[in-house]
Amino acid sequence: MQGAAAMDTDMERKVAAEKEMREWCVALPKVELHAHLNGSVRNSTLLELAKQLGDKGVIVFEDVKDVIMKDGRSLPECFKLFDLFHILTTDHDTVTRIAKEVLEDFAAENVVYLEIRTTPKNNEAKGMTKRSYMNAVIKGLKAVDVVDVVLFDSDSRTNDTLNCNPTIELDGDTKKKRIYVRLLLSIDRRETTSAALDTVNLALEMKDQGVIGIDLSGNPVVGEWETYLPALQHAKELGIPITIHCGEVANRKEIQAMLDFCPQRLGHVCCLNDAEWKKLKSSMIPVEICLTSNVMTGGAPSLELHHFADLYNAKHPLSLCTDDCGLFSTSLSNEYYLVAATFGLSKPELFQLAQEAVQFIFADENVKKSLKEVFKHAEKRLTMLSEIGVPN
Ligand SMILES: CC(C)=CCNc1ncnc2c1ncn2[C@@H]1O[C@H](COP(=O)(O)O)[C@@H](O)[C@H]1O
Ligand SMILES: [Zn+2]
Repeated sequence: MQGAAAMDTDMERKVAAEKEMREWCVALPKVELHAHLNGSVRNSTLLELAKQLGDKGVIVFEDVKDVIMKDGRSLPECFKLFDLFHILTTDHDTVTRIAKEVLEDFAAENVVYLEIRTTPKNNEAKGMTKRSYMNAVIKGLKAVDVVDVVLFDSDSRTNDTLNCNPTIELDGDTKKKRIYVRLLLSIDRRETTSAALDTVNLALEMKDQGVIGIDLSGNPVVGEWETYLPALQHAKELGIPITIHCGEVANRKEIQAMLDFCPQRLGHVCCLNDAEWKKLKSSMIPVEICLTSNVMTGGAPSLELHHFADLYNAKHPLSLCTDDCGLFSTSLSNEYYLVAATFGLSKPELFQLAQEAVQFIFADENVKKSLKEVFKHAEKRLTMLSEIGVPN
């Protein structure tokens, strides 16, 4: 009996420790560098949109409901689901709503800098152009009022570091939290060279409206590197920072070409062979790590065997990201928690990991300076919260 009581206490202690760690990960200020807008939609919103389209007879709601609620999907199933998302999100007002909600969700868990990426979409039937799609996204971001949203490099609040708000409120601090947001325009691997070039030119046109970089994404078994290369090269010549989804599948020729291209950041890097791994490490290209996404889509065999550990131990520049927090039912706080629970990182190490991501953002030096202040404030507060003794 005594043994059972001890076990109960052990179990209670474990549950309490997990809860405390999870709360700490939420309180930690975080930088999100790899999040797809339509992959971050709340399930409740998707279901609501599906219901509306079902009522109009555009789709069969019951079929869609099963797909949305299904756990554990293969890579092709995920991309089928994205096609469904695109049917659900084809009008401007819906895009605006989604952008607003996604930003609110990231802000709610103390993301202090967010690079949200999305594929600008043409949809003639709905009167949507890539430009009007992006305008709808920006409208949604600007509509957020629960936090102070800073979207432009020219925003004078960027320099106002004295007023940068701490991200947790321990002592009745009622000031609004602040979040810096920037947009990356994604080139979908299904696109032609000309469509990809349009996206790069749009990024240039919208650079004063929060658009800061280019991403290459989409189904990794579709398309050829040579198709996107002219557009990526054009972006490079224009000085637009680039991040590329790399090595989601073992396409040797493409991985090699991507590493040779030397973008500012790489996402995933799952299926690299020894030589490519060596090349990546010597390149020091920062990597966007998406633990849950990689495990759920088979890019990594398990959390324990995820290549995060290798890169982290090699002190390779990296940042934890969600990829598609709606699709994979995760959050950035959860990704930090998983790193602690799986690889045994301490709170000071998690803090350092979050703080170091500031170096890899695409926004300018002023934003970096402000974010460094945010982390300085947070360090004090988090230390008060749990006496973590964060390293200098
Ligand atoms: C689903 C899956 C295999 C996730 C792994 N990670 C991904 N790999 C490549 N492209 C992606 C991934 N997640 C999202 N995307 C891209 O982002 C789009 C959704 O966001 P948006 O419509 O661009 O706003 C998808 O249609 C796809 O083109
Ligand atoms: Zn991605």
